[in-house]
Amino acid sequence: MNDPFIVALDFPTLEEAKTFLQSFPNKSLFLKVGMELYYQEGPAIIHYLKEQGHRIFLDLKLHDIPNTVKRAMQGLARLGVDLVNVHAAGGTRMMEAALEGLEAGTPNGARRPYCIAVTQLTSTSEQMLHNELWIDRPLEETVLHYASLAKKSGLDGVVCSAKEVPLIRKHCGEAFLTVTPGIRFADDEKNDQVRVVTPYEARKLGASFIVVGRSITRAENSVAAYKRLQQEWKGEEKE
Ligand SMILES: O=c1ccn([C@@H]2O[C@H](COP(=O)(O)O)[C@@H](O)[C@H]2O)c(=O)[nH]1
Repeated sequence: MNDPFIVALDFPTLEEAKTFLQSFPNKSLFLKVGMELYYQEGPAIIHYLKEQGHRIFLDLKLHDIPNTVKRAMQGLARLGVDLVNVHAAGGTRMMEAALEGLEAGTPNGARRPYCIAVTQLTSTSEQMLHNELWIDRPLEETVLHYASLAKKSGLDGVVCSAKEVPLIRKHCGEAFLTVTPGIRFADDEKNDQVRVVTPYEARKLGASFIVVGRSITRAENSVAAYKRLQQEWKGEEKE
């Protein structure tokens, strides 16, 4: 999983996703299929994208009792996706069950999908954490605690803001994956994201992967936006 860019394919239909992908002919991308597209198109969207040679992060953020998560993950592993996720808030037994399901569902000879846990959504602010969710600890401490639970459960990494990557790397090690949404170019709208960084900052902070949706998919020129992403990652931040 060398390419650090994951494009969030947030479209309502396969047709719209295909139209977007036509801008990237012959390019194998790392694509994130989330709830919007998967709930409309189901496993067929995964089969189609795999046939086109793309790698897939199936971002369904499972969060349920351990047995349900285990059985759901068993099915997702059969789809042959590269990366799946759960909410760390489901607890260590649920995360262990997710891995058990993935191992049981992975076809012989194949690698089981990597499995990561959402710590705190990048749309969550410190204030929301305390006032709405009634979590009294500082946000960064909460993210680190959830990352530690994910590591203890045997998961491969976490979803977090790039802002939290240095702390997670320090405590969970360099090999523990940090997959970071909430990426915006300096001149972009934040929209519903709160804990936001630029691609350049994300690399400096040590993110393993950056997840980029609207800055590319809703750009006037998506190919130019993708190229800008690659340049900024290399350290050529646009003024
Ligand atoms: O904490 C999280 C977890 C997942 N996401 C997902 O990433 C993309 C981000 O899209 P943008 O358009 O770049 O904001 C989206 O699919 C989310 O569901 C996240 O943003 N934060």
